Amino acid sequence: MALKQVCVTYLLRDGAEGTEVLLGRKKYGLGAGKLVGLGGKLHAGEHPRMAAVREIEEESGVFVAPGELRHAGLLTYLFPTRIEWSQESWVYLCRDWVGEPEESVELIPEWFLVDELPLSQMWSDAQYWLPGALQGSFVRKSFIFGGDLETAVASDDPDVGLPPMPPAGSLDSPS
Ligand SMILES: COc1nc(N)nc2c1ncn2[C@H]1C[C@H](O)[C@@H](COP(=O)(O)OP(=O)(O)OP(=O)(O)O)O1
Repeated sequence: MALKQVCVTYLLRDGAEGTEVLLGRKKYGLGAGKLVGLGGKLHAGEHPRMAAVREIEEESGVFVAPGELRHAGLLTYLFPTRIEWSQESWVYLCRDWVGEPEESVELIPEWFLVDELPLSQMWSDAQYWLPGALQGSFVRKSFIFGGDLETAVASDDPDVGLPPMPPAGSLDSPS
């Protein structure tokens, strides 16, 4: 099964108390109420980097040149109880843009210190990779979400402390 492709970008800036990251409170749809990075689904045939440029503008009103995006990771999310939610997420970081982030139809933007991420208000996988990614480590991990469609319950990376992924193929729908 080809996974749905999505992108997410974290804008970073230097604040008085340290590096800050822009998150947005999702106003509706999947993940409503959560704090998320700027992003969304790739359009058909769209390069993930160009999708990130488009989503940043749609969700925050700021303009980013494609070359200012640093590819920081690729994440796989599997939802065995809601297969259509499964997705592959291209992660970018950006330190240079034009404009001031503003509230959009989808998100209410807010800056947070990278050292004080509001992880309890984010998708549950964030705790396992986002702090490292924001510090500059490239992240390539897979997560399985449980029946609550909220909680990451397994990962292919033993270092995150979750149970291992089941064997390849065992999550496929019966034919
Ligand atoms: C840690 O961050 C995230 N973890 C997980 N597991 N999923 C995330 C995270 N941040 C965003 N997401 C998901 C949620 C959605 O599947 C997509 C984004 O969806 P959205 O509906 O905002 O996508 P758009 O393309 O903007 O939607 P429309 O095309 O319907 O406007 O990423």
